[in-house]
Amino acid sequence: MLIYNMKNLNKQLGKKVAVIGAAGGIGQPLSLLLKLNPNVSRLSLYDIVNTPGVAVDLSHINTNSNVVGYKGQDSIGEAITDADVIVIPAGVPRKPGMTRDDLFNTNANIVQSIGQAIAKHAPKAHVLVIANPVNSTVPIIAETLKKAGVFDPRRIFGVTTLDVVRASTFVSELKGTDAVKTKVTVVGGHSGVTIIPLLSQTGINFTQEEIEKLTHRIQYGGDEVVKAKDGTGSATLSMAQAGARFTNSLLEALEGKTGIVEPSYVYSPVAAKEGVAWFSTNIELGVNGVEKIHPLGKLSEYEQKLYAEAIPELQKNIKKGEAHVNK
Ligand SMILES: NC(=O)C1=CN([C@@H]2O[C@H](COP(=O)(O)OP(=O)(O)OC[C@H]3O[C@@H](n4cnc5c(N)ncnc54)[C@H](O)[C@@H]3O)[C@@H](O)[C@H]2O)C=CC1
Ligand SMILES: O=C([O-])CC(=O)C(=O)O
Repeated sequence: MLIYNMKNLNKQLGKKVAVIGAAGGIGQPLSLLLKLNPNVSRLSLYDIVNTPGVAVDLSHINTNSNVVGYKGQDSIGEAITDADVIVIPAGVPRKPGMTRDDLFNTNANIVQSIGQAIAKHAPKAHVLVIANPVNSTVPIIAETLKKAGVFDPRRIFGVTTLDVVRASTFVSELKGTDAVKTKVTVVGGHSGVTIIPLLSQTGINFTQEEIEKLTHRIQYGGDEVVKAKDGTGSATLSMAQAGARFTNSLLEALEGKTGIVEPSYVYSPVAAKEGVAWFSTNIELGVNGVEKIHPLGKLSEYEQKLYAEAIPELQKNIKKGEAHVNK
């Protein structure tokens, strides 16, 4: 008699990662990087358009994972069933002159419907939200999962990795340091004044003028790309790398590797006294997702001012996301 032990079978099958919005500007290079990642065994690509082509193309790469493409809303359930990790770069990007919040009206509904599908078909998955405005789309996913009774704060992540990727690059360009080794903690949210680089914690000496210029560049790095792309979109390639980095860190942690720290916008006590439930700081990842949330550490006077400026904007963005689901 053949008895299937699903637990062992799943272990043999390895980790399943689903990309929602896989045919898009971020989705395609992100899926490529995940196809190259030995920690991914099953890659499930979902979009409302073009996924079969992307999936067949990637499936010819000789790495040990299988790729399946799913197109159209009827197939999202199958695409995400059994997924360990679901990454969401679905939704419209900015054009010059827009803020991330200007994307809310379109992307809130997209993200909410994806959240409903996750609640139904993959309530135990770890959900990585890339779709903007992250400050609001993450609470939308959370409220949607809460409504369905499957909310686990350890498994929802706003992807803010690109902010630290940029911060490392911009600091190393200015100071001539190794970009790979230059680490900058960035906390808060993922838009304008809510992005708070903690340059005082880098151990590098900056003048006040350098601090102010760098802070502005890190806060508005996304705008540099939007402007350069001149109406054709926002960051896709650097975002794909940042998203692949975060996904890989989480997969390693899920496999039991300890001491893995990445920044992420998560359900957090750090700014709770200000009435801000979602906040990005460095977090330690573990087998259940969020393992430990790092505190802010010591802030300079300038950083305290940035923090004070970020709080009301975060309060507003979070409330807007929650209200969208609970209206
Ligand atoms: N968190 C971050 O640091 C960053 C976030 N973003 C955000 O990522 C999102 C995607 O950006 P791009 O890839 O450049 O946009 P894109 O327009 O190139 O791709 C979006 C993809 O989402 C798909 N899509 C739309 N509705 C969908 C649905 N209901 N279900 C599944 N797929 C759906 C589209 O068909 C398209 O293929 C934007 O909201 C953008 O603002 C972009 C860069 C950095
Ligand atoms: O700027 C945008 O709209 C896309 C984004 O979030 C980023 O590049 O950080």
